[in-house]
Amino acid sequence: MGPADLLTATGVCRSYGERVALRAVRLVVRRGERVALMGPNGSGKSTLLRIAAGRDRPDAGTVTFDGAPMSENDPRVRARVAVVADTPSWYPDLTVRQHLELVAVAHGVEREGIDTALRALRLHAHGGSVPGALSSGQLQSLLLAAALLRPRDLLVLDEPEQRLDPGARRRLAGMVRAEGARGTAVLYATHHRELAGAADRVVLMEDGAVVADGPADEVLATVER
Ligand SMILES: Nc1ncnc2c1ncn2[C@@H]1O[C@H](COP(=O)(O)OP(=O)(O)OP(=O)(O)O)[C@@H](O)[C@H]1O
Repeated sequence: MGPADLLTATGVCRSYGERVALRAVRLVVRRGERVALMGPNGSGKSTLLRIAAGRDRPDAGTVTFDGAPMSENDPRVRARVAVVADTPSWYPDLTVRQHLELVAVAHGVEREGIDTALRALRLHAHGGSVPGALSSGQLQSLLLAAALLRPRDLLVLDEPEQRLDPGARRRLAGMVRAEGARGTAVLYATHHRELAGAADRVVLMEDGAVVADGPADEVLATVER
């Protein structure tokens, strides 16, 4: 492991019963690096992201975050790894702003950041709305706003473009680039080429294995439109 490596996964295997989801996967994410995972449905992207975020354990192989074993029980990991998973959840009786206030208090960040996050995700007119009154795209934006409000060295996103309209998807690509510029590494699964184009590297998965890993433009040139 080099000093620039933030997350390393080596020989990672994971099966669900008879079904093999990951076959000896190797993945390295460096500090401030943006890495997009692409590949067909069922190729193992979500499984790898859960393991990379410490939310699931591999059957074999190792995952380290900043030199120590990756575990969501590690307070250092919880403080420095922000995750937007594909199983969203929220409090039905709290407003958009109250959700972000909870996140700000839990992570000890200034509440001034809440308005910035609301504006960045175009939620400023919905601060007083409860989740039940939001569209599915606005709910996804709330989860992204919560992730962008808190401190982070690594941002893990599972198909963050889900339910977003084209304008919101474009802004999301800009946010991914901005994360890299501020030194936050981003590891994200996407089916969207435009969003994958915001990465430094694209890792292509097929049937639980990494079949390509290289500069985004080079790997994307091999991917069917
Ligand atoms: N909880 C689970 N129980 C059983 N099998 C699972 C479970 N989660 C994933 N799998 C299987 O593991 C394999 C990899 O799934 P995974 O969700 O990681 O793929 P993916 O690349 O994220 O797919 P998608 O693009 O559809 O989100 C698939 O064959 C899937 O059916």
